[in-house]
This record gives sequence, C-alpha cells and structure tokens, in this order.
Amino acid sequence: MSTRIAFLKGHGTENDFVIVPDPENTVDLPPAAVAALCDRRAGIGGDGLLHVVRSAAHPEAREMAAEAEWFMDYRNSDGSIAEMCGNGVRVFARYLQQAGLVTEGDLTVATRGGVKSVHLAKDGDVTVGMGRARLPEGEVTVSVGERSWPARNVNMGNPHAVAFVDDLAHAGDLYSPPPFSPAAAYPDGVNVEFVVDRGPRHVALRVHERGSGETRSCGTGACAVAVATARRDGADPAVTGTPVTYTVDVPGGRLVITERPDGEVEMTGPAVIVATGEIDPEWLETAAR
Ligand SMILES: N[C@@H](CCC[C@H](N)C(=O)O)C(=O)O
Repeated sequence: MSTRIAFLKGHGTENDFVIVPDPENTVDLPPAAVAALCDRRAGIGGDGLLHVVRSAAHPEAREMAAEAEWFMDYRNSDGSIAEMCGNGVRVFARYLQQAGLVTEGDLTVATRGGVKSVHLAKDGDVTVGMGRARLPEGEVTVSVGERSWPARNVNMGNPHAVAFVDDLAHAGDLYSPPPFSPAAAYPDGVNVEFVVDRGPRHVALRVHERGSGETRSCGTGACAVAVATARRDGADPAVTGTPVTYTVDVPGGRLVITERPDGEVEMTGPAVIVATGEIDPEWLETAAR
C-alpha cells in the first residue's frame, strides 16, 4: 500500500487552501489531482492548493534557493497555475511557523512572482511585501449581464481588472467569469474585482478569481484595488513621497494595504491553519483520472 500524504487546511480572510507539505517534491500533483483535492463535495475543498516545496527541490524555484528556502507552488482550484497568491503567501508562512520550519519575525518565500518578504507579527497578523504594481495602459471593459464598466488593468504579478461599481450586488452571482474586452488585454485570463467606496481610504470588493470562481477574498486583488483606487483618488506615493494606506473589506474579512513611495505594496492580514489530516493516495489516484 502506498504512503498516505499529509495535508493541512488553512485560510486567509476565508480564501481557503489545501496545504500539501512536500519538502523534496516527491508528491505528483497534476491538475486533475489538484482539482479533486479542492473539490468542496468530493474532496477536501479549497479555493486553491499550496504545495510546500524546498526551492532547491523544484525546477521553477532553484534559482531562488539562495534567497528563499521555501517555494510556494500555488495552484488554483481548477488545477491551473498562477504566478502569485497574496492570501496564500500569508497562510504558507503561518504553516512554516507552526511546523517549526521558521520562527516568528522575518522570512522570505519564493513564488512564481519572485521572492516575497514576509513578517509574522506577534499579534498574529502577517505582512507581505507584494512588490510593485504594474499599470498597463489601455482601456478595458468588464461586463455582467446588461451592465458594463471601465476597468483598470493592474498587474500584481498576476493580472487584475478593477471595476468601480455603485453596488456590489451589480456583480451578480459571479458563477462564471465576467466577460472582458479587448481580449488582448488579458491573453491568460484575469481576476476581476468589483469595488465600492466605504469611506475615506476605505473600500469593499467582490472578486471573481481566474481558475477558482468567486472567492471570499483575494490578496493580490486587494492590492490591485488599493493601487487602482489611489490613482482614481489622485494619490500616487511616487509623486508625493508619502505612503498611502487603504482598508480593503472583502467578504471574508479585512486587509490593509500600503503603497510606499518606492512603489512597494505591503499587505497585512490574518492567516489561520484549521486542520491537519492525511490523503488516501488510492483515492487521489482514482479521483484524478
Ligand atoms: N487568491 C489569490 C490569487 C490566486 C491566483 C489567481 N486566481 C490567479 O489565477 O491569478 C490571492 O489571494 O492573491
């Protein structure tokens, strides 16, 4: 009989993940296996999967091994690969801490979007240096039913379309990806955020994630929203020399995002491990067929 595979379940502002610790990269996780594990009825359930691998043991991360011991091999719930996951990095760091692989304080995590700096605070919050936002030029439109909105194209390592709406209910049921145009703006698909104002430097969002559907939170999405809202509000820390902080409410909680004058975007929020268990490898093999 083959060995059972350890897993954990965790979430960050209710963006939830199956975590598979696999330091030497020996667990085979093809897209169908990831989709089976993330299935909320027939599997464990999650918006995505965090495969925890030593950077030195993963071909996509070897070059980052000197800077970051651990690689977050992130997958969406449909099995697709994404460059970055902001809530995922916080949960990944919490796992490393609880497993005794790192101590509280500062650490680095390798991701497909580069090496990220993480701070595990004593109060339980986790802060991640998310890098700089890129704001590609060009008009983008997103639609839901009869309504459509201009959207800001923001890249946080992964692609986002940020649309300001009058009412979050206008985003509808978000069962399927909101259509966007022009198609050339997002050749690899896009995460779409719908945003309303809540007060000064305070917004709320709903999100449809590429590869996962509507989720209760998206960390990269919250960063994209903070930067798009700052520009809409005429705030650019690179010009004023003053950091700008936004509170971003998501259906699953609250994230605080600061953009600094050097362009670096920092995200702070919670990260929780809720369960541990074992995956039956025979089930996984069958389920992934
Ligand atoms: N939930 C994540 C984003 C995960 C990746 C995204 N679905 C994509 O395909 O780009 C976050 O917290 O950032």
